[in-house]
Amino acid sequence: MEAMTVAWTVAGVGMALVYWFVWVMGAAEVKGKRAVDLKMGSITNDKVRDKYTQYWSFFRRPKETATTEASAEKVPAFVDTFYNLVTDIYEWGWGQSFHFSPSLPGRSHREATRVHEERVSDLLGAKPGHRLLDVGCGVGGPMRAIAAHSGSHVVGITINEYQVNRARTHNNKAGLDSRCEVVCGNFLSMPFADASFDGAYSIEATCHAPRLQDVYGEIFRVLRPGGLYVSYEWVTTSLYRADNSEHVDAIHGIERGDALPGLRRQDEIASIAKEVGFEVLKELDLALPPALPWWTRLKMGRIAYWRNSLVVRVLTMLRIAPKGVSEVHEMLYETAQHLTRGGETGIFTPMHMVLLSKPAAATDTK
Ligand SMILES: C=C(CC[C@@H](C)[C@H]1CC[C@H]2C3=CC[C@H]4[C@H](C)[C@@H](O)CC[C@]4(C)[C@H]3CC[C@]12C)C(C)C
Ligand SMILES: C[S@@+](CC[C@H](N)C(=O)[O-])C[C@H]1O[C@@H](n2cnc3c(N)ncnc32)[C@H](O)[C@@H]1O
Repeated sequence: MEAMTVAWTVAGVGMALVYWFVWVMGAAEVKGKRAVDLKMGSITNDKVRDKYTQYWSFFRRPKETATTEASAEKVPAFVDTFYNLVTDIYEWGWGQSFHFSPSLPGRSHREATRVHEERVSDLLGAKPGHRLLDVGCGVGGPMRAIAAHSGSHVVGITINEYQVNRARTHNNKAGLDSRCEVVCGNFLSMPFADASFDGAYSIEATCHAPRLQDVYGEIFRVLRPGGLYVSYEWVTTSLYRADNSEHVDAIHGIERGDALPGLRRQDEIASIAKEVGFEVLKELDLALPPALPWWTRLKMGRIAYWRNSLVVRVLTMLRIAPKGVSEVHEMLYETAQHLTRGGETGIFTPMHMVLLSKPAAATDTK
């Protein structure tokens, strides 16, 4: 009898612990994604580890992936693999907007994120009747914020099919599916007609392009003359020193853990924009003071990372999450350290903002 009581107590405590790990500790940053729902995009469970290994070795020397034509061509496919591996972890641990934003005193991360997104909408002068393009839309956090804030119609494009499905589900839940469309495609060769958008924006997405000219050229083509384009670019700043090994390590870590074929320099962005025909109306690093640090959100998450890593391990042991998820989670943890270092030293910014205009037809050089 006593043995039975002990056994039932142990079983009960065990069940409670599993429940606590999975449903309480593993709860989503933003309701909607739980640790038990961690999938690896469209990769089947048995292929996760292999895909991760292939991804990790492809981006071993990130800069080289952009400079040789053969590997530059493979970048979009590896970026797709990357987003299969990380999309659910991002949603679970960060929310539906896959970008940074300056911290705002006394305001939550969610509010700061929203303000950063609405700024794009305001810079574009977006309004009802406008058709906007979201270049590299992720699961659509910014798209929904901008459609709701401006009343405009937004079409998003992402290379990752799994994100398309997630974004459509979220659009539907938010009651915005009549004004938010999502298309699966490559932003280096977009399935849209010339001059078919009134405005365009990209939030922390064009950094995945091996050559910025290619994606900017495509955006220029699909914008109507007189249309505006806003981009938040990931770049190294003038504080970066190629002869400082700490700087080199941090930037290499950012590139490898974020599927980037080599970060560009801040001073390259405007000249590339001009090269494809844009006029540069504004250029500003939104991370500079008086803005508060964007990386504090990463730093404050130390305990959460430890908790998440435990949850991921337990779920893998219980075979609820596929093998390989722990490795991907570990990679993201390391990447977060590099990003924090990049922010603290000021050698890197994820929010170099450019506001560009496609000249009116008469002066159009393209
Ligand atoms: C623009 C890009 C992505 C930027 C960020 C949204 C992501 C960069 C690093 C990510 C994360 C790092 C640590 C993860 C943590 C270990 C995990 O427990 C929960 C999720 C993280 C916080 C995750 C969330 C998204 C990032 C901050 C790139 C790809 C161009
Ligand atoms: C870091 S996420 C940012 C997503 C979104 N802008 C946001 O802020 O939530 C980068 C996005 O760019 C997309 N992307 C990267 N390379 C792409 C390509 N060649 N074509 C289309 N989308 C691409 C990814 O699929 C992903 O959706």
